[in-house]
Amino acid sequence: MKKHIEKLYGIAGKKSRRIVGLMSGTSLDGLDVALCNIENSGTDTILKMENFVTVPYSDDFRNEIRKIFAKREIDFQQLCLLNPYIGSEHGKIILDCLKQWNIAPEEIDLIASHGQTVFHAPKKQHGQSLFPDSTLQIGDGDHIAVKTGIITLSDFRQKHIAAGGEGAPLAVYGDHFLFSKKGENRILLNMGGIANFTFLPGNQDTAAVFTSDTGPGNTLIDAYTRRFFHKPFDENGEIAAKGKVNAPLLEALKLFPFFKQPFPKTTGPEIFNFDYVEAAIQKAKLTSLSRQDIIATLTRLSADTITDAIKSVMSQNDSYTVYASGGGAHNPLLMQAIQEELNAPAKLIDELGVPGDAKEAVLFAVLANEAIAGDQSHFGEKEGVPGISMGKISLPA
Ligand SMILES: Nc1ncnc2c1ncn2[C@@H]1O[C@H](COP(=O)(O)OP(=O)(O)OP(=O)(O)O)[C@@H](O)[C@H]1O
Ligand SMILES: CC(=O)N[C@H]1[C@@H]2OC[C@@H](O2)[C@@H](O)[C@@H]1O[C@H](C)C(=O)O
Repeated sequence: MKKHIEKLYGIAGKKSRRIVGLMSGTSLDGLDVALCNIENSGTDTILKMENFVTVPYSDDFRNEIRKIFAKREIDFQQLCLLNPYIGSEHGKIILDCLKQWNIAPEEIDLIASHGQTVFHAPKKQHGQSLFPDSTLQIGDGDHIAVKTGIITLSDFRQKHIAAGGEGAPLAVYGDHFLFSKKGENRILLNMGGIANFTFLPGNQDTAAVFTSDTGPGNTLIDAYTRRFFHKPFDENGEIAAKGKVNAPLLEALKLFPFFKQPFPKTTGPEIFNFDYVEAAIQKAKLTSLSRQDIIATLTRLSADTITDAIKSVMSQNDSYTVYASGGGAHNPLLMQAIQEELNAPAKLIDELGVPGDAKEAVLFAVLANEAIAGDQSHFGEKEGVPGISMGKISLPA
């Protein structure tokens, strides 16, 4: 509709935009909502985060998603129902947040909605030559736009695949725009359900910017803690601290082909789930291992595979600083193991002005800002970072 296109054009030309970034990740803990004020674009981006909250999902909501989440066989109707349902629930959550913050929806320029990933199948994982890399996020943007009356960008990952990526990690773009620093090699490490990192070279050569998933962050620890300790996660690594790392189990867990594939690569809970751990336990004939030892070993698996990934792309002589974000940054055992193994300072991204729990939601706001007000960016020919805009536009009427 012409009036919305004109409005969008006006938003593109503004000095700064108020964008609500939304992220609901693989941990299914809740919806991260970050209200951002973003000036300029690309490497000139100036971000002010005005507000942030994680709105926890109810058990019922989470259970509805779990019925299909990362499963190869599902009730197709459930998938169909969830697509508008998640969109409209996310829309409601935004309206509630704005109300609490005393902000009228008319004061917001854009919503940037990641949606809920329900299945991720990169070609290296599905192995079927006929089909491309593939990923599916639901919670349709039209429902958010109509419910809130705010122009909404969503479904960011398909363009990445169309342009030769695996649909993830997308954090790399915002990481580069917001956190590149001349003179300091930076590793931005996000430990959510799945862990990933961005390398930002201190010489600011965009062709050297690099990103990849590394494997499990918290997803396996969560799955085991849920099943055997009836808690959503191992708070502050307290269960793991009571156990001992079991070397044969650690070895069996590392045998999975994903860890042998070259970087960059991506993955998800389709692979890294409870059954994966059970299979390794059976294989290593360790069925009497204590549950604390298992969680200690899973924590070490995350730390080891993260540090192996970082070491494999950094030259031995390079010095760098790690800036951690995501829920795993709250786990002292993970943080300590990473710092010791890398022999590099491991700080929190909060030191760079963005709270670690808010970072991914902020980065989707930055991606929306780029799509509407940015210029083409270039990251060289390296796999995984095509120079494209992302996000589909939903108009409110
Ligand atoms: N205090 C804490 N101690 C240990 N772990 C924690 C703590 N707080 C959060 N976590 C972990 O962080 C997880 C949530 O992290 P986060 O919200 O970054 O993941 P996500 O965004 O859903 O995942 P992804 O980035 O893979 O999409 C929790 O499930 C839990 O495992
Ligand atoms: C398909 C998908 O949703 N992947 C997520 C997931 O969670 C972490 C890791 O795996 C990362 O690749 C990605 O999310 C972040 C936000 C990204 O794209 O950078």
